[in-house]
Amino acid sequence: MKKLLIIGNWKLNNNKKIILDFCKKLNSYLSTINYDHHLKISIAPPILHLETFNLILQQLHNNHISLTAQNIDVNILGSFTGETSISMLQEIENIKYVIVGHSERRIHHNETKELIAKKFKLVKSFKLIPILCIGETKEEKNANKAQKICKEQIDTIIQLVGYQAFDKAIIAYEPIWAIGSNQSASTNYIQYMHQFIRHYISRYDINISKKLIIQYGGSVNKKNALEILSVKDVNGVLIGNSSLDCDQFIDIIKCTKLIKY
Ligand SMILES: O=C(CO)COP(=O)(O)O
Repeated sequence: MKKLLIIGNWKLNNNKKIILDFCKKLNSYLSTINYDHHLKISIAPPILHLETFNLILQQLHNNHISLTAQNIDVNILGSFTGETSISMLQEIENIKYVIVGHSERRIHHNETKELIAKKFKLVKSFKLIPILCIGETKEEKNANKAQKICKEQIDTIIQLVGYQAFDKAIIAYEPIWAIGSNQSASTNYIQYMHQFIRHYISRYDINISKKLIIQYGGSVNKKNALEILSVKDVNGVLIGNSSLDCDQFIDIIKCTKLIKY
């Protein structure tokens, strides 16, 4: 049975009232099912709401939902107005994962591969789990460069931290052209890219590559989740829009029960 990690990336959405309703509903759904430990569920709310989310989870005596941070600064402390550091995040009890290198940060905040590698290293050194987002643009895909781009994004991490960095780390393959487009990549294409990523890591260490969690992200919804999660080298999904609505998020979780191994 493969492990599955389902994460809702809320980006810049939702407020305290929605968080409360969402947590109650999700928690009560999870407490009614026979919870499968091969399945992990996490939510990445805006950083400002992580503490609220955490308090609600504690009040609900939750032990099924963890928290993910959408980003961190590359500095731990100092004069960096407006930033949040990994040491501050580490104080929040339910935090488990930190997203690094999301394409929206690469594009809108000019994050370079080198900066992302430094953030990745920082997350590992604070014993949290980095989720490295990689993926190509439409133009790069059309020019047959998708694998080259993903390889380069992985290589920058390996150069700074070593291939061992991918032990207990996660890669989220998120083709930029599929994000927010309502059109996910085809299952054949997802397998083609995920297999490439796993194979690439296996050239360094076969055991790390076998255990590596590779999530897919890009227009996952309740209609396509089952077929995407059933793809051989998919170990979970990173969901944007469809994770904002708790009912739809629960429907996606329900798909995991239907996967045939
Ligand atoms: O960017 C994503 C998750 O990180 C995917 O977003 P959508 O699910 O809205 O396409």
